[in-house]
Amino acid sequence: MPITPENTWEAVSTIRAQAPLIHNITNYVVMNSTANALLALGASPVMAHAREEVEEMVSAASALVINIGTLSPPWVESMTSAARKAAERRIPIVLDPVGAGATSYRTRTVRKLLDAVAPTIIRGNASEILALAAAEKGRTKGVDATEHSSRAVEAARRMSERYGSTICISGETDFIVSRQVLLGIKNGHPLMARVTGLGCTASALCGAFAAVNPSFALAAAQAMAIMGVAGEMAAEISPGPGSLQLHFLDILYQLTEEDLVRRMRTSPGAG
Ligand SMILES: Nc1ncnc2c1ncn2[C@@H]1O[C@H](COP(=O)(O)OP(=O)(O)O)[C@@H](O)[C@H]1O
Ligand SMILES: Cc1ncsc1CCOP(=O)(O)O
Ligand SMILES: [Mg+2]
Repeated sequence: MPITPENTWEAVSTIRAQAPLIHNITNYVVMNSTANALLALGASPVMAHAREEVEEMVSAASALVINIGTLSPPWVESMTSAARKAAERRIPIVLDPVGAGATSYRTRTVRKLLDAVAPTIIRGNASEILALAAAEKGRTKGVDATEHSSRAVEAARRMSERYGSTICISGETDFIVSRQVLLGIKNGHPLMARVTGLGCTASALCGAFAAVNPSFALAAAQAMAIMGVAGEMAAEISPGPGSLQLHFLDILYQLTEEDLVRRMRTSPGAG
């Protein structure tokens, strides 16, 4: 089904009505901001990473979001257990490979996670996706992209073939890549890249949309469209990154179908 403002709004309304529980195993930097974004959207976040509880927590959730931003071996163990349990229970899994390509530990860990359990959606920036697909040696600068998102589309296509996942490459244009779908989303604003954690927020929102929409490529596209529309509306009234962060949450909370109809810019293909 192609993405439209109407089906995107329907998904937002379902999230607001059902408040799906989204289990996040995420990094210290963004725990607060991603929990707030999920709440503003209408979902119900929980952050839980202890090995002792992740299987129980994910079993109660409607989606699992795994984010390796501040990884260490005990966390990776928890991520693997939670992902295995989610797969067994057919709960959608979103993976954010933060900083893949910046260090060999990050790249290696994500590859191991991918081999243990294929995620439903992988959302990263172009450098992270290129590093994972082994198309190029890592050019990730810490957690930031050094490549345009369009450069990672072929790599994403290969990853999607290999793991059966939907791949979302964020950037100036967001690309949604699966075996059947290639879609570009041209919303958003450059100021978004100056706020830490908005990529992680995008991954968390992918979890919320996947929780209510079993068409996962469409769910990822809807999540990225909402990110872009809320981000550009926030940027229009923000003199800098600090107020963008605040306005982003308020606009996500106040978003209307009208906003989507007026602003969503999506196009099939890589153009
Ligand atoms: N130059 C840009 N123009 C428009 N939107 C952008 C731009 N850069 C990033 N974004 C948006 O910011 C959010 C985070 O993306 P990105 O910065 O690529 O993630 P990450 O923080 O993981 O590197 C996404 O919603 C993306 O669409
Ligand atoms: C700065 C930083 N360092 C480790 S995790 C993290 C947050 C990255 O968040 P995002 O990729 O969404 O900007
Ligand atoms: Mg990121």
